[in-house]
Amino acid sequence: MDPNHFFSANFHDGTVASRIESQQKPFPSVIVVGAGISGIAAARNLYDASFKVTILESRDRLGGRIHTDYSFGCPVDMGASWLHGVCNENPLAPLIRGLGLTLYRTSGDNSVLYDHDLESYMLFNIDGNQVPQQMVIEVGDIFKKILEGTGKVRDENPEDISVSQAISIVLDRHPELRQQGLAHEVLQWFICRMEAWFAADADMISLNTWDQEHVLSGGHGLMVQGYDPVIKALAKDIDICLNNRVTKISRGYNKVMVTVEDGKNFIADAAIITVPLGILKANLIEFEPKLPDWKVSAISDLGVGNENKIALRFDKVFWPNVELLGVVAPTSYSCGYFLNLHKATGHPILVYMAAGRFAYDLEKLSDASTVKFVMQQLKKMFPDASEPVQYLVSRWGTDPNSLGCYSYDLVGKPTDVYDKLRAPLGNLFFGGEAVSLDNQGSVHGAYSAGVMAAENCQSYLLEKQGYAEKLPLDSVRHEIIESLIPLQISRM
Ligand SMILES: Cc1cc2nc3c(=O)[nH]c(=O)nc-3n(C[C@H](O)[C@H](O)[C@H](O)COP(=O)(O)OP(=O)(O)OC[C@H]3O[C@@H](n4cnc5c(N)ncnc54)[C@H](O)[C@@H]3O)c2cc1C
Repeated sequence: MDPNHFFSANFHDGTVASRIESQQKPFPSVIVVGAGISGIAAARNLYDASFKVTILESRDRLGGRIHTDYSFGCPVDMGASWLHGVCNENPLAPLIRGLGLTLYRTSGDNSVLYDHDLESYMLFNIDGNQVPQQMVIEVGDIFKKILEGTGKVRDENPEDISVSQAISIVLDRHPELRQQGLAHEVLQWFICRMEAWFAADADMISLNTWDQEHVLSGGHGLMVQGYDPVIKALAKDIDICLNNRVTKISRGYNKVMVTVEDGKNFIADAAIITVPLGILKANLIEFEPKLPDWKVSAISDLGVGNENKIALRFDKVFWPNVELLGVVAPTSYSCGYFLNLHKATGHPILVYMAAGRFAYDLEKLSDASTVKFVMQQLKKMFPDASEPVQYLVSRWGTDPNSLGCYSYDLVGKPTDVYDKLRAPLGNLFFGGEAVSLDNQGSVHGAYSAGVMAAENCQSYLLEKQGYAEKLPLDSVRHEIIESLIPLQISRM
């Protein structure tokens, strides 16, 4: 089945679209700012409902924080690479199934360490000695106990504190949980993995909310062919203007005017803004009238983390056939790990991942120096490691189109921050991962946020034109695809 068939199908069959047509009213027009998955999902939804929709995108490519690079001769995701929640409830499942894309599952349900359950891994210390698996299992159990202890700390304290403060309190209360020597380094590695999930250091992560996310079932699956096919399928036939950096959004009662860098103006009945939270925080877009104080507070009350990937392609595989290779160290900042793409995709590629302050520090180095540093880590594990034949280095933290990798809850975050962030302002609607209802910081969360913004925008505009109903296109489409095609999952 060609899922594009569904996307290109317009519904001129007695529904709202045909009624607008029959009354010879113009179809409402919408400008979407940002061609990441959220903006494209919003535009898709509006396009399928016969709205006039244009996406303005600052980069010269689609996808935003989804960036599948093909320069190695195979797909390598330098932004998002996992589908979090390999299950039918995942809003992206119908599309992934329809496109026949394969998922390589790296964890089952209930993975404490999120995107990887450590079924297939090897850890080494900085002298290159492998950490005994038994020690990793034992320290993993201790880490779970420490996290359970932080739950008690949370129950006792009305004030939110950071996860690292809570860990210190637990270790003071239970000195038997403190680790020494190599075991301490392994504990730091577990903390490093937790920090990677939030893309922020433990002293920045909110104790109140770190485990409150509604994680979908089915574990986490790597997109073996990359995320790019999803973006391409969703973007089919949509009017997208690349290299158009929006600098100003002016709202009137009936129209929105969006100004881009070269001074050109685009006018529509409504706009949906899906730029990353980092861009809003940096005030890179001027709003006329100014955003209300409550919206500005919501923007500043959430955090934006950083994660970078350094992908290395080798001429041959010299490392063991495990999914994850980790380096333990005395602090979580100095720990590191490589994802072995060879296991999932068959290509001789390792991807080093760095998060939080460390990810920002790496961005200060040149690409060559970054790769030199990463190779030093690798050579600690494998002294005979060959030099990479190609490499890629991401810089999400300083990229002026992202200014960070994804949002997370700061310590003391107000409870209504997400409601305020996503609340529309008249004919201006807000999408993007940070406004997702349940799954901020994820691709499926960003997708749903885009669809939600589009649905709200549709309702608003149709109501203004005197139509109460709108088309339930997405659910219809998904039901049809869901019943026909299973998800393709592997763990080699
Ligand atoms: C390194 C990394 C790893 C990740 N790993 C995962 C993962 O494994 N699984 C997962 O689910 N999620 C992951 N994520 C998060 C996921 O990528 C994001 O949540 C999601 O892609 C965000 O989509 P979006 O559409 O909200 O934002 P974006 O994709 O950032 O789209 C916003 C668009 O707005 C554009 N823009 C910015 N400023 C302007 C402007 N002034 N004018 C016009 N356009 C502008 C940007 O160029 C961009 O294209 C990862 C992210 C990163 C960076």
